[in-house]
Amino acid sequence: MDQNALKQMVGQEAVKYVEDGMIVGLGSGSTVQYMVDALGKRVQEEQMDIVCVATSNKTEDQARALGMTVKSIDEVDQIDLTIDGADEISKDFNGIKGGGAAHLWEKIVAINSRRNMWIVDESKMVDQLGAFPLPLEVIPFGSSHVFEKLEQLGFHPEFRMRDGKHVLTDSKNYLIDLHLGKIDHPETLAKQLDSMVGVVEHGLFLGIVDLVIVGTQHGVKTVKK
Ligand SMILES: O=C[C@H](O)[C@H](O)[C@H](O)COP(=O)(O)O
Repeated sequence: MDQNALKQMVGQEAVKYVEDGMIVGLGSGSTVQYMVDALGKRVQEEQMDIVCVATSNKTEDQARALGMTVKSIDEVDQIDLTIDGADEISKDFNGIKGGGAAHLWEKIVAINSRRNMWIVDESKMVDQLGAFPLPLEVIPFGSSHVFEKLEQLGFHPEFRMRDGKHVLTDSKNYLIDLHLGKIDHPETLAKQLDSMVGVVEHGLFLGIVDLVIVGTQHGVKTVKK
């Protein structure tokens, strides 16, 4: 099975956890795209009554196109279950997200969810976080100074660019990826980044996920916290 087949497999597995009447958080990214397709199919076939909260404009557009009801996070009290992808997950259930520039909205939705599930193919499961560049969403104003500070700290920052222009998040901010190689102390790093003025949010998701569904060559593996 190739990576896309694994992503599709976990996407289809994840929607089995969605129950009628739920408020469901929809993550972002290529794995989630398969999940949203599968959820749209279930909602239609089973006439399910669910409300979705999306973590990116792209996911929202997809869900609406499939006929699902989408509300903004500010229109709901709490989300029952959020299903999202991840870029890396370590054995202690910490993760890196934001490879698709959506980690700010994803984190806001995640912390307002009763349960969080991540769906990944097995290549995302790692012993230690950090091989995947850690995304930061930064305010454009003063971002070159934030960049310099990150360089001085030895974090090997790189602005995320496409065709010579800054990649913009859905909140119209810039992205800086930190090429750390490995992250020995995620909690310490998270606190340090949280305290930097101009950094809106980093892609470290610590202690957030409850359940991980991993697509392997031998089928789906479910790992509970
Ligand atoms: O910003 C994007 C999100 O955090 C994604 O969930 C993450 O990058 C994983 O995406 P994919 O399923 O495309 O690998």
